[in-house]
Amino acid sequence: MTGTRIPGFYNLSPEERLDLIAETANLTEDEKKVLMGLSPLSITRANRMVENVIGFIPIPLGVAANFKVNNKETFVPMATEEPSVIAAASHAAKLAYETGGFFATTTGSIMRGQIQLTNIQNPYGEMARLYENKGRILELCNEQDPTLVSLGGGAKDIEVHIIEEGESPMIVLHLLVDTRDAMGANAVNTMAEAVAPLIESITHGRVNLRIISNLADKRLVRVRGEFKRETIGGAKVVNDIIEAYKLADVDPYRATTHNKGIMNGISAVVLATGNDTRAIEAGAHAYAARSGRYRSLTHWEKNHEGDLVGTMEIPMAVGIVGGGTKSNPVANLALKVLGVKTAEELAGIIAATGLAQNFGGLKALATEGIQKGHMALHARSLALMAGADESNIDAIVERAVQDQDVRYDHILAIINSEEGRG
Ligand SMILES: CC(C)(COP(=O)([O-])OP(=O)([O-])OC[C@H]1O[C@@H](n2cnc3c(N)ncnc32)[C@H](O)[C@@H]1OP(=O)([O-])[O-])[C@@H](O)C(=O)NCCC(=O)NCCSC(=O)C[C@@](C)(O)CC(=O)[O-]
Ligand SMILES: NC(=O)C1=CN([C@@H]2O[C@H](COP(=O)(O)OP(=O)(O)OC[C@H]3O[C@@H](n4cnc5c(N)ncnc54)[C@H](OP(=O)(O)O)[C@@H]3O)[C@@H](O)[C@H]2O)C=CC1
Repeated sequence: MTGTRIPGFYNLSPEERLDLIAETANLTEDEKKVLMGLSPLSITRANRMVENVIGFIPIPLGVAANFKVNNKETFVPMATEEPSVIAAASHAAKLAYETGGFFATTTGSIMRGQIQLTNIQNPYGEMARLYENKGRILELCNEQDPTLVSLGGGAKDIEVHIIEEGESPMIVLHLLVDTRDAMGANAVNTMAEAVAPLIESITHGRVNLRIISNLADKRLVRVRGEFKRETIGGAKVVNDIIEAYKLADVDPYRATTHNKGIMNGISAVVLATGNDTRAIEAGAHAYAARSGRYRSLTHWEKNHEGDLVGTMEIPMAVGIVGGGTKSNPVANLALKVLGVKTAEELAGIIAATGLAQNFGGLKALATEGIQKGHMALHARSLALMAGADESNIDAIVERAVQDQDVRYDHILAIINSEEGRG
């Protein structure tokens, strides 16, 4: 397999890049056509995926280079409309590559299904009854999904939460379900709905909601990446990145932007692999606020050698089966490019991309500022918006960057000038 550390990968043409990825991931000519949009998702298939279909909104699919996660080199497919995101991830991965890349561990694939019980008189007595009947509850849940059980997954345990805030007490029964390589919402919701009548018969309560929780705190991924002081610009850069992180850890205004930067990477891989971006985003932000204050999802520290160490712990409920992962042919191919065999492996790569993205943003902020790198790449979008085409776009962007004026009206002025008209 070709390594992912390819200097100047971004200077190749899209066709050359695709050839290289195809060779690495053993993609067929037909599969390459799917990625190039020559054999896209059919309207008939799209109409079966969601409702009231009238068309598509294409989002560019790029691959980040230079990634190594748990000693395995991998190109990372990223679907995003935002310029500079894929460049920043590749840049950060290049700098982390020297120290061995990223290292990720996961806590398993347990999801929570919530069953809300109201009309509760004696919550502690009802809680005891539920625990007494745990075996029956789990058995009925597992009857709903023999496939999952045959794969070693299924309902494993229950937790009973008493909620005494408000006018009358409530009970929320949590089903703890191992969803293996699936994100698991359908599997968990099916179990929660099927078991509700049994729960009502065990207690004197009335079941109301039956739904998965997206706060996947039993499905965490932890990732680490280290950056050598001398490769990232010296001790001052290390210190300034740590200072920037400290602000994100105490100030929700900054934490929101900081975490948005992390999600630039995470959501792009989640979308590329046909996973549920909303589920991951809701889980991430709730986890960032778990202490009662919204904080940075990452930590940045200095090690004994004065190098920068980044870590992150985040819920990552993604699948490699189910949802849109298999029904969307591009997502299917993104998974093939990643070469992942389990959802946990995918979770590790996604988290590494989020950590890399955060480093990319922080490094730019702590040094030259975000506009230089980001706006130089954003200039291409602005030029397209202002009416540039393939014949003049490169020259127009170069001129705007040279002028250090990457604004729409300036780019429009270049296009309307003699130079822009060629
Ligand atoms: C853009 C760079 C990477 C330039 O950075 P640079 O130092 O000028 O780049 P370079 O030309 O020296 O190249 C270094 C490496 O970057 C990659 N690279 C370089 N250029 C490209 C390109 N065109 N396409 C693809 N990859 C590119 C590539 O990997 C290359 O090395 P190679 O592998 O070739 O040896 C840097 O300025 C950067 O990372 N900036 C940050 C950009 C960013 O974070 N964008 C996200 C959008 S802003 C945002 O939403 C988040 C934020 C920032 O607000 C979050 C927060 O506040 O925390
Ligand atoms: N709050 C939320 O986040 C909600 C999300 N959703 C949506 O639910 C979808 C995800 O649900 P999910 O349950 O993952 O998807 P699916 O129901 O599509 O797939 C899961 C099923 O795949 C089968 N399967 C085959 N191989 C495996 C394997 N190796 N590991 C695990 N399961 C396997 C299992 O059984 P079997 O073959 O019997 O099906 C399993 O139940 C997403 O589209 C999401 O957007 C829906 C509602 C709410």
